[in-house]
Amino acid sequence: MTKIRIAIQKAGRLNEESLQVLKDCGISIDNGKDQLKASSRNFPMEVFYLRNGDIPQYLRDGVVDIAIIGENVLVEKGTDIIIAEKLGFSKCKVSLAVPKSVKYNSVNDFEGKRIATSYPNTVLNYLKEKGVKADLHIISGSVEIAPNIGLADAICDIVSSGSTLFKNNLKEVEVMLTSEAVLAVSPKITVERKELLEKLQFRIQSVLRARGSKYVLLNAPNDKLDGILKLLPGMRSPTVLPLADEGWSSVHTVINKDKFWEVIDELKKAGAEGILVCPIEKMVL
Ligand SMILES: Nc1ncnc2c1ncn2[C@@H]1O[C@H](COP(=O)(O)OP(=O)(O)OP(=O)(O)O)[C@@H](O)[C@H]1O
Ligand SMILES: O=P(O)(O)OC[C@H]1O[C@H](OP(=O)(O)OP(=O)(O)O)[C@H](O)[C@@H]1O
Ligand SMILES: [Mg+2]
Repeated sequence: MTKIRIAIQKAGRLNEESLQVLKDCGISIDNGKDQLKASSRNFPMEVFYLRNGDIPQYLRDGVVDIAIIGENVLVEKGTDIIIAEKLGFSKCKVSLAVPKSVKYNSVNDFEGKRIATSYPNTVLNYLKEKGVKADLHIISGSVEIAPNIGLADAICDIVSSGSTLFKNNLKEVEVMLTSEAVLAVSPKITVERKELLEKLQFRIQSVLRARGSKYVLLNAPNDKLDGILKLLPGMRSPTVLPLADEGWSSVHTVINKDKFWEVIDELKKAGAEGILVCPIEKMVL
């Protein structure tokens, strides 16, 4: 039987949430301790646990068909690789930063400067576009310490909350790109495996859609129903059912997670009562 081969980060920031996405897609993986390869019991899939930074090469060579990887790593090492889905976790930026004490004017300030980074291609392409030449000092981790120990004038690294920059007396001055975890596809994927990819993508989309939405139930006095319904979106339109108590209705709908608190406040003002909010497990359109 043909199986789709997926690369997942072995250990690190992407590992847990990548496995959670597969789990939410109903895919069970038989994981032995320290296993580098595992199979699914209920989906034709083999999982390879690899270093994030090595994954673009494996995709390019067709050793794996798909992967969950940081978009920033593809920008750095895998420009020929296709992104099938953005997965909405591990959101971060790749930025240039300088010591807080430095007066920063523009990207031209990097001319002739030494920049420490683990993302040389990203920095070089960014600076080339701006017509700036700098010297790179390539290191594989703890990049933010470089200016403090005299190794570099500036750094380029991942920024999320900004606390690592802050702790090292640095300030972000240029955001080169924004990134999140993505489902990436090998340019060598076969037609048969592409069919499996489509099945997986269908499941992932249902899972992501559900993660972004809440199911809301509320009670409304009938004389206020019109005003309440105007506030509500829904997959098609809200469901309205009569309550046993005459003059009242129960309203069911789906609300975008990000708009949720705003809408709830308005619903209360419009006369809604007994509002229940429930998570949605899957959402198929
Ligand atoms: N602080 C952060 N906040 C959010 N996402 C991050 C953060 N740091 C890294 N990421 C994202 O998670 C990915 C994996 O980061 P992690 O530090 O676990 O591994 P790595 O050192 O880049 O890779 P490798 O698996 O090769 O050791 C990064 O490529 C990036 O996309
Ligand atoms: O803006 P922040 O929220 O502080 O996050 C940014 C930091 O997170 C990552 O390091 P990580 O913790 O993954 O360590 P690593 O260098 O060992 O990969 C990244 O390399 C930055 O140093
Ligand atoms: Mg890291």
